[in-house]
Amino acid sequence: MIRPEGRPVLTAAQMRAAEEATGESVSALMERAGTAIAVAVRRLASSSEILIVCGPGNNGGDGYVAARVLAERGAKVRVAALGDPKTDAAKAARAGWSGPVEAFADAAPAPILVDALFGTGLTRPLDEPATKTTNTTPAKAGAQLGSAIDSPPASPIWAPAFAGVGTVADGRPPLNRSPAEAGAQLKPSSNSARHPGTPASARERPIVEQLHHLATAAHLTIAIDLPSGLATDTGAALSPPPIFDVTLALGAAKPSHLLQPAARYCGEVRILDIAIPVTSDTHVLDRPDLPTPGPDAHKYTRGMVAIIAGAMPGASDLAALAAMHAGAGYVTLLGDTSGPPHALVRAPFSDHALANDRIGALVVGPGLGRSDEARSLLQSALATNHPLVLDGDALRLLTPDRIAASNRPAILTPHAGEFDALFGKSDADKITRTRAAAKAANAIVVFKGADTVIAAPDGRVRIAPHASDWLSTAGTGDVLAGAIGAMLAARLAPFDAAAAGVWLHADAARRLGPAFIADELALALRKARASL
Ligand SMILES: NC(=O)C1=CN([C@@H]2O[C@H](COP(=O)(O)OP(=O)(O)OC[C@H]3O[C@@H](n4cnc5c(N)ncnc54)[C@H](O)[C@@H]3O)[C@@H](O)[C@H]2O)[C@@H](O)CC1
Ligand SMILES: Nc1ncnc2c1ncn2[C@@H]1O[C@H](COP(=O)(O)OP(=O)(O)O)[C@@H](O)[C@H]1O
Ligand SMILES: [K+]
Repeated sequence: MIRPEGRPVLTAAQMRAAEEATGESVSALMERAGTAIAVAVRRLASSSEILIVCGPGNNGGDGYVAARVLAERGAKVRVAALGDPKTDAAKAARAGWSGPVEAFADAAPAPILVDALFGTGLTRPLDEPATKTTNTTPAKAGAQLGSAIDSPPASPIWAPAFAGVGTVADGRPPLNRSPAEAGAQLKPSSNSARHPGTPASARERPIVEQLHHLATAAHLTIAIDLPSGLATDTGAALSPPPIFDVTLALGAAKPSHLLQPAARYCGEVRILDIAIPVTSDTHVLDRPDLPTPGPDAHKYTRGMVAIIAGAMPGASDLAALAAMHAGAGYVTLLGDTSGPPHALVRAPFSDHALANDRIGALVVGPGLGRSDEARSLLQSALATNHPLVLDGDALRLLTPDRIAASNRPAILTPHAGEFDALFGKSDADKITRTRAAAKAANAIVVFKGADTVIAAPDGRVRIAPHASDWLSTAGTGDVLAGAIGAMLAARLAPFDAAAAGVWLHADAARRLGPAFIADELALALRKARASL
């Protein structure tokens, strides 16, 4: 089980291509995957009873292999299936399992739940027919659901109604919802309502609802490749699954292990090495390798950061504090500000002060405002040659073309509102959008959020694993801009500077626990830096 940091991220198609490029049969790969899953599950499950739920595709095939290997090694394991296997490899894997196969809908819970229903092949919400029609009678609905798994129904689990039950209507995640709460939100009564006189029973449970039921009753939930119900590439929760404790990603991380809302259903993500060579221009953000000052260091070799103060000086103060605690040698705040810390060099704004060629990074935007005065300050910043960190209001006053024309290293740190305003709204996934934005502005783009994506104009991408939801407090973005400024001034390549700043920011947040404020976050960067 490998931690995902620093590892390549592959889409479903890229993973399939990597799989094919090995020249090995699907069965051989499945045998390796299933064995690796069995070893990992055994380690996590100890001696508890394990229930493996298997779907009709190769994800289910992995589940059958894992069940066989676990049983061979003495584990207590049960298998429940959602219909018959459909692929040749999954059929062979099913044939290799000599124990009983329970119907998924009837399966009783076990302390350990292993979800091998669907992986990278899921293309539509669970419990949704392949082709939607209207005015469907319950009998027809059952037939359609059978076709949804491209396999004849193996048991009467398909007969009852399916539509809409157990899904969150607007597709949004149930924020911070425990599996138990998630299960409680489901509405088994809607089945009874559609079938008057029929008591709600396990036999009637649609897929999503039964999965929630089994997860709620389990002590430990483990998803194979992805929790069933998540899209692989976009971060979409097609059918919100239970929140899993652990997700075992096969061969490589996939975008939905990192992108929200999907990522929050995955729990701890661990990669299982199944000896498939994988490469990608997208990676999970990794701990940076930052130098500590040597005996020849002085304040300018550590890096000089200049920050332009504007209408809201608190924001630029936070950026300055962050730059200092991220390790900059000299931080100057240009504008009309006052107060501690004494190590911060506060100076009135002037083009002369800005012309200092020792400035290694110029941070503009935190608290800048959008007045004519703000525009003029921004204009002065663009008239220099300093590498730029553009945040907040600066992003509201510029266009991608103008940033591209500024012709020097630049790092943009938009949150979702600023991103939409600068680059336009789109339904594309966050990785695609950030990559396109970096190209358009010829700059590094740090698209912030609970799933921060960093992209370079050459197509490289880093995705930050989720840090802390407590970052959702005013001023934390200013802290990030300052931290990135410190990295840029230290002469890191702009893409690496952005990545290092995001990492330090996330690590500082994790260290602080709940309900911190941005001032504390800036101070905690010191501990994050010290841990490297
Ligand atoms: N990538 C790799 O290196 C390897 C992948 N393997 C496994 O193969 C999985 C992918 O297998 P598949 O491509 O067969 O895909 P899945 O096992 O994820 O299932 C896809 C099947 O379900 C059907 N389906 C899709 N959406 C549905 C829905 N909403 N309701 C009902 N049925 C639906 C599809 O038509 C297809 O038949 C991976 O996640 C992984 O577990 C391993 O077996 C071998 C190695
Ligand atoms: N739920 C969350 N989980 C993790 N990080 C978050 C979350 N919400 C916000 N963040 C992070 O917190 C920071 C917020 O920045 P921003 O929205 O610019 O705030 P402000 O303008 O108040 O400083 C960003 O670095 C963002 O990635
Ligand atoms: K799964």
